This record gives sequence, structure tokens and C-alpha cells, in this order.
Amino acid sequence: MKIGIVGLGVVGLVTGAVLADQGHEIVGVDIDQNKVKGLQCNRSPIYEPGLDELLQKNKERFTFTTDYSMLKEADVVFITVATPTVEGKNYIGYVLDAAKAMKPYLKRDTIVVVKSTVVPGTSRKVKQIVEREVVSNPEFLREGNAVVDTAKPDRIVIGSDNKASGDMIENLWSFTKSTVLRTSIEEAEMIKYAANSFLATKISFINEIANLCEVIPNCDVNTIAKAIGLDKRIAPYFLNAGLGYGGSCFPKDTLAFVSFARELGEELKIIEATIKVNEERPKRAVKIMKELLGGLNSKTVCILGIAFKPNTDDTRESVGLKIAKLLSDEGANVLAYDPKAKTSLVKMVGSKEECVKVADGVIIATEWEEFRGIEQMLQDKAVLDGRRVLDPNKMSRKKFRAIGLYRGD
Ligand SMILES: NC(=O)c1ccc[n+]([C@@H]2O[C@H](COP(=O)([O-])OP(=O)(O)OC[C@H]3O[C@@H](n4cnc5c(N)ncnc54)[C@H](O)[C@@H]3O)[C@@H](O)[C@H]2O)c1
Ligand SMILES: O=c1ccn([C@@H]2O[C@H](COP(=O)(O)OP(=O)(O)O[C@H]3O[C@H](CO)[C@@H](O)[C@H](O)[C@H]3O)[C@@H](O)[C@H]2O)c(=O)[nH]1
Repeated sequence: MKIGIVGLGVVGLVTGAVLADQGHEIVGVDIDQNKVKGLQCNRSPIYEPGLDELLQKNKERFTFTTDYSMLKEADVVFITVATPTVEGKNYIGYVLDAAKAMKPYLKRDTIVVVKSTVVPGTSRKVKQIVEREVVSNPEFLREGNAVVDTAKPDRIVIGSDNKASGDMIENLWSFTKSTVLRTSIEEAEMIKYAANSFLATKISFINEIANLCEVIPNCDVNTIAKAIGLDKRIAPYFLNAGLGYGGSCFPKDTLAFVSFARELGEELKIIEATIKVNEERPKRAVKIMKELLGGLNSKTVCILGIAFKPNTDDTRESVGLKIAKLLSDEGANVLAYDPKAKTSLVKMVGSKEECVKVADGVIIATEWEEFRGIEQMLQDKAVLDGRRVLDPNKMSRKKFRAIGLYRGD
């Protein structure tokens, strides 16, 4: 099949690469000329495990351009452009721009698939613009695991008005052998927000339990999470207490969902509380470090991890960066190290050893594998384990704190 992918971020690149690997011919379109030039020279703009290899293997079948007219033979076009939250609301301007730009080149029977995360009603607006069949096929991949999640998702949601168009997209994904749900277009759009909001809520829930564990003798949130997770109705996933959720999706999608609902006269009280709990996490980390160091002014604090999660170089809504900013505001010198992510927002150093050596305090903000087993290196430092990677029994009692672990004696 000939397939167009409009928007070459994580979702567009991975979707294109996985479909190219199935033998389809893919044209990737983006308005970012530098990104397209890099991709044409085999340079991926992101670090995502397995992606480089897949792009390399399928380079004859996945081409890149800024020219929308290259979509003229496409049987299916996926819209995978960014949908940021702007002033609290889901901004669909890029989606509508993409729809307008592609319209003159589409064949009469091209199916346009909205994969970007959009509030209910948006795909129907796309339909009005392109005057073609439109299918909503939201994406559930996780960064750091995107290739595997796309090739083998837990489920595939296909929202369509027209059975034949939905069948065509269902067929396209049949190689995944995943469970398929056929829904209305609006239900498909809504499922994406409900899923992300529920997962974010699980995280804020366990983080509140973690707060309580910190003040109850002999309590460790990890034990509580493990035990409640063994109840099949609760399940063990997404119960890792820590410094809160970051990334390109949960923060923006929860905010957008709340404001979308409010415009319709409904209050999403649980999701509002989820957001509020999450916003407190970086402040709590700074408060703990301040207590450990007896003040922050002129102290040097090392942040280990500025990627919003391990196995990605993405720093969007990174908790590590939020903490760095709050620490600087309190007069601390802040240094950071991350195995993959780069930023100009904080002074970065080349290794964890270099970062720790000069620090009075250390905060582990991302659970990269290389931060495990470093207890010895941290012995004489004030340490906050924000992602529970260290063995508390190997740490000095006085200067060590871990999220969700009682150390108050
Ligand atoms: N990142 C994730 O893990 C993830 C997972 C599931 C769903 N989503 C959703 O998928 C969508 C894309 O996310 P992403 O993280 O891949 O985005 P991204 O910000 O990494 O990339 C989006 C790309 O779209 C391009 N673009 C913007 N306007 C364009 C236009 N008019 N024409 C062509 N290209 C255009 C940008 O230049 C950019 O390269 C969003 O709606 C997001 O919420 C993201
Ligand atoms: O138990 C947990 C699990 C996650 N997190 C944090 O939550 C954030 C998001 O993590 P994760 O969900 O693994 O990564 P994303 O790539 O943001 O993926 C989410 O957002 C995507 C974009 O919508 C969805 O497609 C995915 O299904 C959804 O998991 C990160 O900061 C994690 O540190 C926790 O604090 N505790």
C-alpha cells in the first residue's frame, strides 16, 4: 500500500518505520526542513531504541519530504503532527493546517487517519476540510518502547463512520494480531484521553500513598504497591511512586481534557486532583533536599537524569529540569548528567562521577539503568532517591531519603 505520514515526530517516524517494515511504501512529510534534511541523510532526530535500525533497514521504502504533493498517490494518509496544550487547551491548529495542505493532492478515495491526540470533534473537522473518509486511530505507544508498542500494541482503536474505511485500517494493522476495537470517531478520540488520564491518576494516587509512607514508621510504598498490585483488579503497572509524571503526553493531555470537559459544563474532579498532586512533586523534592542540606543557598546539587523517563532523550515536561529550576531559584548551583538527553537549561556534565564528585547533594530524577548500584559513590553526599533505584540499606541513614520510604527516626 502507499501510505503518507504527516508529522515526523516520535509517532510519525515509528508508525512509518513499522509500516515500511511490513512492505508498504511510505512518504513522510514534515514542515521542519532541518528535520527532513537530516532524515534524508539517514540521521534520526530522536533517540528511540530500535528506530535507527528499522529506518536503515527500510530506507528504500520510507522517504522524507517537505512537499505535500508527494502524497498524491497515497491510499492512506496518517496525521501525526503535534497537538500541544496551549493556554490549557488542546491546540489542533497543526492538524487542521496539515489537512488543508494535503487536500489538493489526495486521491478521491484516500483515507485520512487522525493519529494525533485530539479532543472529540476534531477528526470531524478534518473530514470537513479534506472531504474524504476520515478514521480516528489514536496512538498508545510509550517513548523508549515505541517500536515494540507499535508493532505489538495492547489494543488498536479504530473509530469510523464508514465500515469499509475502518476495515481498511483494521486490515493495515492486522499483522500486529492485537485486539481491535471498532468505535465511533468521537469514542476513539475520547478513549485516548480517558486512557492517559487514568494512567496519570494511578501515578498520582501512589504518590499520595508515598507521602503518607514517609511519615509512618516502618513503611515503604514499594511494599504497599506490590501488595495492592497483586489484586488483579488493580494490576501491578503504573504504581511506581516517584517525583511525578512528565513527558510529552500526560501533563498536556490531562490539562486539555479538564478544560475540554469544563467547556461542556462538566468538572473532571479526579483528574484535576491528579494534576494538582503531580505539580507538587518537584516542590516536595526541593523541600527534602533543603532539609538534608540545611538550606540551599550556595550549595551544589547534582541532578541525575533529565530525560523525562529512561531510554529516551526527550526532556519535554522533565521533572529533573523542573527541580533544577526550583533549586536555582533558591540559590543552589545546579549540575546535571543524563546518559542521552541534552539541554541548555541547566549546566550538563559528561558523566555521573563528574556530577556527583563536586556536589553537596544528589537527586536521582530518572531511573536510568546506570544509576543502579552507585550507592558507594554517593556515601558522603546528601541523597534523594526520587525514583527508588538505590538500596536504602547501603545508604547512610542521616543523609539519605527515598520517595515513599520512612526514614524519620
Ligand atoms: N510522543 C508520544 O509518546 C506520543 C504517544 C501517543 C500519541 N502522541 C500524540 O501524537 C502526536 C504527535 O506526537 P509526537 O510526540 O510524535 O510529536 P512531535 O512534536 O515530536 O512531532 C510532531 C511533528 O509534526 C510536525 N508538524 C507540525 N505541523 C505540521 C504540519 N502542518 N505539517 C507537517 N508536519 C507538521 C513538526 O514539525 C514535528 O516534526 C501528538 O498529538 C501527541 O499527543 C504522542
Ligand atoms: O509507575 C509509573 C509509571 C510512569 N511514571 C512517569 O510517568 C511519565 C510517563 O511515563 P510513560 O507512560 O511510560 O511514558 P510516555 O511515553 O509519556 O507514554 C504515555 O503517554 C503516551 C502519549 O500519549 C501514551 O501513548 C502512552 O500510552 C502513555 O504511557 C514518566 O515521567 C514516568 O516517569 C511514574 O512516575 N510512575
